[in-house]
Amino acid sequence: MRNKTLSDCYSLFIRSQNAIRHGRRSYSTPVQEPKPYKSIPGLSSLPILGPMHHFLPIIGQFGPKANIFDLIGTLHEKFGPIVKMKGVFARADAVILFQPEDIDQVYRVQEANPLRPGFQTLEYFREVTKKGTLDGKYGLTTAQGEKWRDFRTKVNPALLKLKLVKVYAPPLDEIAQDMVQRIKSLKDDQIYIQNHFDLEMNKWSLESVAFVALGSRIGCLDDTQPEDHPGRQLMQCSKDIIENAFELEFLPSVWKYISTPAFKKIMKTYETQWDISTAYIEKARKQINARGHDVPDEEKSIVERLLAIDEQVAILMANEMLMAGIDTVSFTATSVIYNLAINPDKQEKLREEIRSSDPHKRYLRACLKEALRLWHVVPANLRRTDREHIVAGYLIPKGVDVIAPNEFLSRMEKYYPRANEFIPERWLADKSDPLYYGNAPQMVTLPFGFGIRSCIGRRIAELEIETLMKRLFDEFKVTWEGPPIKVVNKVTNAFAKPFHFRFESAK
Ligand code: HEM
Repeated sequence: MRNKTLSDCYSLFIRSQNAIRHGRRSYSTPVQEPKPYKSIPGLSSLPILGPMHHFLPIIGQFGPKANIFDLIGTLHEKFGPIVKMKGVFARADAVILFQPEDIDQVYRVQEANPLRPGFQTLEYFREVTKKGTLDGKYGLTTAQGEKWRDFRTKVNPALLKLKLVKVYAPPLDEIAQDMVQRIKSLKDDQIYIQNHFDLEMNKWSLESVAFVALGSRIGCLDDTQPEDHPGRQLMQCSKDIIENAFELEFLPSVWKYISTPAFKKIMKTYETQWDISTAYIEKARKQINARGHDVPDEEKSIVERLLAIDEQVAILMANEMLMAGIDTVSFTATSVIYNLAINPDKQEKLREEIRSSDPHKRYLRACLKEALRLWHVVPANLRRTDREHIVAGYLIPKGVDVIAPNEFLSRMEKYYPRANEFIPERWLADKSDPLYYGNAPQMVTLPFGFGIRSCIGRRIAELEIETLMKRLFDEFKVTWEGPPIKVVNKVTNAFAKPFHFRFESAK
């Protein structure tokens, strides 16, 4: 006998409930079956192209969309609370859910085994190119199921169970001060700032996350380093990964069959990043061994804790942090600066708090939360179904990417009054205030993802950003002198040039 599917069980359940309600034991009552998967509204699909033709200029019904936010909004308007997109080039189908309770239903049930496909090229690099060197370990972003759970269980204590502030506040503050000095020396060259502010922010975020991941300063904020210095090479790696990953991971690509130039480039980049991480981790190991292990536990760094598991885990985790902790942090920090630049009253309020003796910088934390609500770095979260689900009356089979369009939902007036305004106060308001953030369901705003597979670097990111903001707004009055900033989608959200920031002394 074939195994019962979820829809069979659901039908039986409905029948039995109806029978009980009507005092009968028979299963003959007509039941409301879930609607079939194929009837979920959405875009029609062509062989190979999938639904892409809808976004072609002139002939497509939607035309090219500037960013994912606009695309999601258009789909919601046309199709309603559940929308299907056929997969392109053997990629999985996607279903977008617009009701927080529907997202909750899928994401919570999947929690035992949260599947989130990562970069397929990185998976290839780790599983094929590095086969034999990794001893069955696959990292966090690329692994699924047992392999993911095993790795995450190993590294969670090293990253999450330490007094981050005690170990990292002083070095991150030193990096923030260097960054402020750098802005001081560059700020009068308006053309440079307009065209390179994103690059400068990336240098700061790489320098910060590298200190955590590799255990050393790597000199990204120092222009005197030669071209082949590891800091500059890692900077280049991060840029090359973003540029090539979009083409290889999100657009139809034939790299699985033919080794394309973009594929060769990304493999070389992963190799360079791997070699540099290995060299730094080796250096850290020698330094720790020379110092000896007899130090209080709360003084041990993340690298030391990871090395205590084993060296491969430390290298893999360093790679993960270098992949996931640069653009995400620089984008969010830029968002905080921009939102405060266009809201001078809120910037003044923050400056007062920064300069006050109150150690709890609650307004600063609220500014960060509000910036993250307005622009999620990752505009949507994703889980691939590992079983059938019945959602919004439809059957969703196994192997479908269920998308939670969190950035779009976080800008809906029904969840956040004055949703498009930057109002940090909503994160401090009490329950009686209509602005109170808690009026929005939990699944609406998820900038760091959900549950046991959520961002492992969250606290590191928050500490890095808050440390920079304290130094920056103490030093400068920041204004924005130009049209509103624009968000474009690369692998994650990114800001488009030019950057019309002006930095004046606030002292
Ligand atoms: C503001 C900055 C950041 C944002 C908004 C962010 C956001 C996210 C999101 C949305 C996810 C997916 C979570 C899910 O599927 O539920 C994620 C995963 C991840 N993030 Fe971050 N992230 C940030 C910074 C960082 C940093 C600094 C690091 C490293 C130090 C990092 C490392 C990771 C890793 C390794 C994962 C994969 C976790 C897993 O699959 O178990 N992130 N992040």
